Order: sequence, then C-alpha cells, then structure tokens
Amino acid sequence: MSAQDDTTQTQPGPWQTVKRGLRLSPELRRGLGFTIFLAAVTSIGRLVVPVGAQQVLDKGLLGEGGPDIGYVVLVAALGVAALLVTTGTNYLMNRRLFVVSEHALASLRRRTFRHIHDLSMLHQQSERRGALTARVTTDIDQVSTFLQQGGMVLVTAAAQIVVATVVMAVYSWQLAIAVWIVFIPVTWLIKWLQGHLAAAYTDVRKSVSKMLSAVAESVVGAGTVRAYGVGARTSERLDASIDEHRRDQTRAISRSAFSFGAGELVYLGVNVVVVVLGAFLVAGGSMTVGELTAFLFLVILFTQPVVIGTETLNEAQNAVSGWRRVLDIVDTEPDVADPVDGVALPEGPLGVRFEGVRFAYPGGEEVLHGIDVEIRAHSKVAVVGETGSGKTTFAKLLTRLMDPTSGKVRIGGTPLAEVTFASLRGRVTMVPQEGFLFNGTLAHNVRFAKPDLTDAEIYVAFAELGLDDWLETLPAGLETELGESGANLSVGERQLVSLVRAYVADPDLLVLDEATSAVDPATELRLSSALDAVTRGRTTVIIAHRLSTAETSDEVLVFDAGNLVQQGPHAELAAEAGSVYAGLHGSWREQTRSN
Ligand SMILES: Nc1ncnc2c1ncn2[C@@H]1O[C@H](COP(=O)(O)OP(=O)(O)OP(=O)(O)O)[C@@H](O)[C@H]1O
Repeated sequence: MSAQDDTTQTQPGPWQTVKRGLRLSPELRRGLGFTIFLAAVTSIGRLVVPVGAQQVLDKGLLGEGGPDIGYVVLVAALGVAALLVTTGTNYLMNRRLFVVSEHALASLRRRTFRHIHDLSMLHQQSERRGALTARVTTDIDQVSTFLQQGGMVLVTAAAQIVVATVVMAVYSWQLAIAVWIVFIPVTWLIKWLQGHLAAAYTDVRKSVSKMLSAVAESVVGAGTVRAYGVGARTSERLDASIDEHRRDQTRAISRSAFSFGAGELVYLGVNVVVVVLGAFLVAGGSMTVGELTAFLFLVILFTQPVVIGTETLNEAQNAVSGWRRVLDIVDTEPDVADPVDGVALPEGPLGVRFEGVRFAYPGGEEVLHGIDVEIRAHSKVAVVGETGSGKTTFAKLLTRLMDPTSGKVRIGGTPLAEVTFASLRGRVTMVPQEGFLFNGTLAHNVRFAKPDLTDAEIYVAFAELGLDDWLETLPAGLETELGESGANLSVGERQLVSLVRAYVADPDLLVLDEATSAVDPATELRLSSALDAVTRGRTTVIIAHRLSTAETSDEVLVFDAGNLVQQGPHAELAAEAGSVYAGLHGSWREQTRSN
C-alpha cells in the first residue's frame, strides 16, 4: 500500500488499526497479564467504600442491638488497610503502563524513521517532508498520550465494570438489571459517536500535516519566496492551511464535547433510576438502607469508566488516526529494497553497463527510452544535455536511488539490484548538486562518511585537493561552524566541502551532479582543480553543466529527450556538424564569450 493513497483506499477500522499496531509493537503486550492483575486488585480495592458504608450503616449503626462503635472502628481500620494496598497496586499499574508504552513508542519511532529513510527518493518527494516528519513526531505523540492516559482507563474500566456488577447483583439483582438496561443503549451510542469522532480526527491529522508542510516550505524556502516577491501568495496558502486546521479541529472538539455530555447524562440517568427504584425496594423491605447507600457508591464505580471512557474517546480517536498514518508509512513497501542474499561489488575498479534501461516516474510518462551504454572502469565521463533530457534520472538509476522500469544496470558486471546496500553505499558515492551540509563544524561535515577520520587526515585531504590555502582563510579552520545547511559558506564553498567529503569517502565510482550556480572566479578555479584531483584514479560520471568539464573528460554522453543520442570524446562529437552536442557546445561557447 502506498503512503499517499490513504484518501482513496478504504481505511482499516479502529480495531484493525489497534490490532496491527499491537502486532507491530509486541513490547506493548509484554507483562500485560500482570498489569491486568494489578488492575483487578485496584478495582476490588475500590469496593472498600461501598461495602464499608453498608456494613457501618446496617451493622454498626442501625444493627439490632443499637450502635456498635467497636464494629465501626474495625470496618474503618480494614478500609484504611485496603485503601493503602489499592494505592500501591494503582501506582505499580500506572508505572508499568508508562514504562511499557514509552519503550514501545521509542522503538516505533526508530522503526518509522528508518523506514522513511529506506523509502526511495520517489516517496520522499511525493509524501511531503513536513508530513513525513509529523509521522515520527506528533502522530506518535498522540499514540503515546492515549496509551498512557486512555490505556489505563481501558485496563481498569473492564475490571471495574465486572466487579461493580457482581457486588451490585449481590445487594439487589433487580437494581443491577435496571442499571444494565440503561447502560446497554449507551454502549451503542458510544459506538456511534466513535465512528463520527474517528472521521473528524482523521481530518484533523491530515490538516496538521498539510499545515506543517506549508510552514516548513515557507521557512526553508524563505529566500526564494522573497526573491520572487510572492510573499503574499505564500501567506495566503499558509493562512488557508491554518484555517482548514482550525475548522477541522473545532468540528472534532465539538463532537467530543457532545460525547462528553452524553457520558454525564448516563451517570445522572442511572442515578435517578437507582434512587427511585431503590426507594421502593427499601420501603417494601427487600433492601436495607445500607445496601441502597452502597449501591449508590457502586453506581459511581460502574459509570465512572463509562464517563471517563467517553472523555478518553477524544484521545483514542486522535491516537488511532495517528497510529493508522504511522502504520501506513511502515507498511509502504520500499520500492528500492536491500536484496536478501545480496552480493558485494567485485574488488577493484568499477565499470558500468546500462542494458535497455527505461524509466517512468510513478504515474508519469516514460522519461528514459531504452538506454544502452558502457562506461569503462577508471574513465571520466561527462553527461550532457538540455534541461529535462534525463541526466539526473540516469544518475539516480546508476546509484540505485531508483530502479529502472525495465532493463538492467550492472556495476562491475553485477546487476545493481543484487548488490547489498552496504557494499553499494561503500563503493559508490553520489554528490548531488546541492550537497547537503549539516549544522555543525567543517570537520563534522567532512567526517560524515568516515566518522573515525582524524584531524590530521582531514588536513591531508584538503592539501591533496589543493584546498589547504582556502582552509587557512576560514576563521576557526576545521572547527568553523557552517550553520544550518551550510548557510555560513558561499555556494561555491559549500561545493568545495561536498567534494572533500566525497574524496575522503574514497569511492570506486563517483557520480557527481555539477552545481549550476555561478561562483566567483577564484572559487571556480579551486573547484575545477579539486574536481580533477577527486576524480583521479576512479570511475567518475559527472553531470556536466559547464562544457569545460566535458572538454576535459575521456568521453561524453549526450542525452536528448530521454535518449542517448551521442557518445564519444569531446573533440569527435563537437566535430559532428549539426549534432546535438555541436549545438550545445556552440551555444555554450557563445555564452561564455559574452560573459
Ligand atoms: N520526481 C519526478 N517526478 C516526475 N517527473 C520527474 C521527476 N523528476 C524529473 N522528472 C521528469 O523527468 C524528465 C527528466 O528529468 P531529469 O531531472 O532527469 O532531467 P535533467 O536532464 O537532469 O534536467 P536538469 O538539467 O534540469 O537537472 C523531465 O521531464 C522531468 O520533468
């Protein structure tokens, strides 16, 4: 099932969701028997007040021989002892529920996060990032709130209802039946309310995700928004998503307020029935005053779980909707999977082969139409073409960020789909256009691929790439803070750091999406000599946006509208009059001359 399909497919019911959720988090069931035992003891302990009141009234005060203070004191002492035990078991039960649910949810968070990571680039783009973050944060928080608050109610409610019913029947079976007659229609009402609340809270969860995405986009893209002067349009979209969330939340809250009122009504209704019928029974001599008093206390014990239950319905619905969305993610099959019994890439330099590779993005038209190509080990290959011609798609298939719709990619002769992720990620590195930098120091960012690299080794890497002079210009050298996404550096400098990072990872196949952004001439010079050093001695595929890169490559692959139309050394291709490459090269030279 796909994560974004949840609006179109029939959703699993609340029970199915809870059952699936429990199967996925077996920790929640650990020691459940003992927790239920503690709940039963707590519930039995709560009988102290009704039974004590009945004993004190009927035997201690209104007994045949007159008031018996000794008996009253005995009942009071036993009551206090029982209350102490109940407090202890109640504490233990709550603690167990907290500990178990926190454990389970921490591992659910981890699992969901890892799964999001495993989902291919395709999912990460189509499910918006803010929404994915909400899965791991707010959605799981909702489940946690429910399990810790509502979960206790669920565990104690059933026990309390059973215990209260038994004792009520002992005092007066007629009144016990009356209580149940009022109670049964209420359970139907609750079921009906549950359905309505579930729908309302599903809407709330969706609008929260939408709102988070809108906020995240407008914060991350603040620069672009300002540059294009579309602040008003962005604010409108944000306002609309906030309004939608307010509307959904208000609707859900008014429905839950209604269900809360319904719970109160049950309590009052049952009390009225007991008082009226009980008065008749006492007058007719089939019930004592003490038993009726006890019964009224028992009604509290009986209806309390129902009333509190309707209150927690609110959280329960919220939680089930959240849980369902988390499960949707966890159940989404990653479309690029680590092969079971996969193999490692062969030792030594790696060549690449594409055999009849076709690719279409989900729901889109084919964008690569049968690519056959061989890239020799150790060669430096430039991939060029108009924008949208399929270069990036080619690179993503080459590094298995996606799988071809048909055809095969081989690296070092091994079909890519059979190579373990560990071997693939260790030997093949892709440097995207905007190589992402993390908030932290320069050293931290370079160490990303190799955590145990020493400072001395990092200095050597900078020197080997001819970047030691640049490093010296930084205020704190390797300890320079780069800021969020490397914001303290210029675009060109960020690319330099990405290159160093790729260099220390020492892959056998390097796939690099050359940055398009213009950089100052000094940095440009540093970049091109660092690039030369990085590519030396390994197979390199560069998506070249500057044709100067193509000029210095062993071979050039020319893409046009999803087809590989030319392949060969720069000089040869440029000489083919009227060819796509000759055209590209001609216009690039004109552009650089006019610059
Ligand atoms: N995530 C996506 N979903 C759907 N279609 C996509 C996606 N990414 C790219 N495409 C489409 O696939 C085609 C090839 O895109 P691709 O990014 O591979 O081209 P490119 O040559 O790398 O372009 P550029 O130089 O602008 O990066 C284009 O028509 C593009 O619209």
